[in-house]
Amino acid sequence: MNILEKIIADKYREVAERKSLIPVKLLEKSIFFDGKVVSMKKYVTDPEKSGIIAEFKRKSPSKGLINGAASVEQVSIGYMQAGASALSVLTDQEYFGGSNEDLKTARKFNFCPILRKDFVVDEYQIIEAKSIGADCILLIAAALEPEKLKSLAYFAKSLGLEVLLEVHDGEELEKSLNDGVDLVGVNNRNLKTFDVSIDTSLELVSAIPSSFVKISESGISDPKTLIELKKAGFDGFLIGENFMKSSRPEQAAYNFIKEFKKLAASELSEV
Ligand SMILES: O=P(O)(O)OC[C@@H](O)[C@@H](O)c1c[nH]c2ccccc12
Repeated sequence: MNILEKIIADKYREVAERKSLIPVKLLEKSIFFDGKVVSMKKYVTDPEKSGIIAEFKRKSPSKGLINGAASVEQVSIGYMQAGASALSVLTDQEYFGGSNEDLKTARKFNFCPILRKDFVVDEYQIIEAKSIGADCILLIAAALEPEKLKSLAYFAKSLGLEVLLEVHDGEELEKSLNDGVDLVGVNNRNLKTFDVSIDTSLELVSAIPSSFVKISESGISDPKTLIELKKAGFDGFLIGENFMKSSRPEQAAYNFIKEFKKLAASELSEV
C-alpha cells in the first residue's frame, strides 16, 4: 500500500465515524451554510493580485513536522496582508495536523477564498466544507474513480462551492477532467512517491483546456520559479512548506511576494 492508498483507507473510516457523530442536518444549521461563496477562480485570476494561494500546514507525511507552533489566526491574516490571493487550510488531522477548527478560525479573520485541503471521498465532507466556511474543495484524481470524482464535483457545485481538480500526469487529466471542475491544479509532488519536480507543471500546462484556471502546486520555493510558471501559462501557485518552515510564515510570505512583484515588474512587462 502506498501512502496515498493508506490515507484514503483511513479517510473512509474517519468519515464514517464523523457521520455517526454529527448528522448532516446539524451541519446544515451552520451560519455558513447559506452564506455566499468567495470565488477562488476570480481572486486567483485578478491581475491586481499575486495568484498565490498560501497554505497553512503544520506537518506532512513527506516532511514530518514543519511548524508545530504557528497560530492560524496570525499566519492567515499575515498571508493576506503579504499579498496572497487566497488561503488553503489543511483540515486532515492524522497526517497533516490540521482540523476543521483551523479552517473556521481562518474564515473568522479573513474575507478571501479559502480552499479546504483534505482528501474528499464522500459527499458528507463537501457538506462539512460548506458548514465550516470553505469556498473551494479539492478533488484528487489519483484518489478517485473518474465517475465518482465527477459526481462529487457536481455535488459541490450544487452547494455553490468551487472545485479544484488535482492531477499529476496527462492520463489523470484526460480521464478526470469534467465540467463540474473550476480550477485544475498540477501537483508537482507525486503523492505516491513524494518526488517533486516543477517540470511536471511545465509539461502538463498545454494539455489543460483554456476554460480552466491553472494552478501549479507544491515544491515552489523561489520567486523565479513563479515567473517561469506564469510565463508557461499558470494563473495560480499553491505554496505551503516554503512559508510554514519559517518561524514567521507570514513574514516569509511577505518577503517572497515582494521579491516576486519586483521580478514580475521587470520580467513580465512585455507579456
Ligand atoms: O508545501 P508545498 O510543497 O508548497 O505544497 C503545498 C500543497 O501543494 C500541498 O500541501 C498539497 C498538494 N496537494 C495536496 C493534497 C493533499 C494534501 C496536501 C497537498
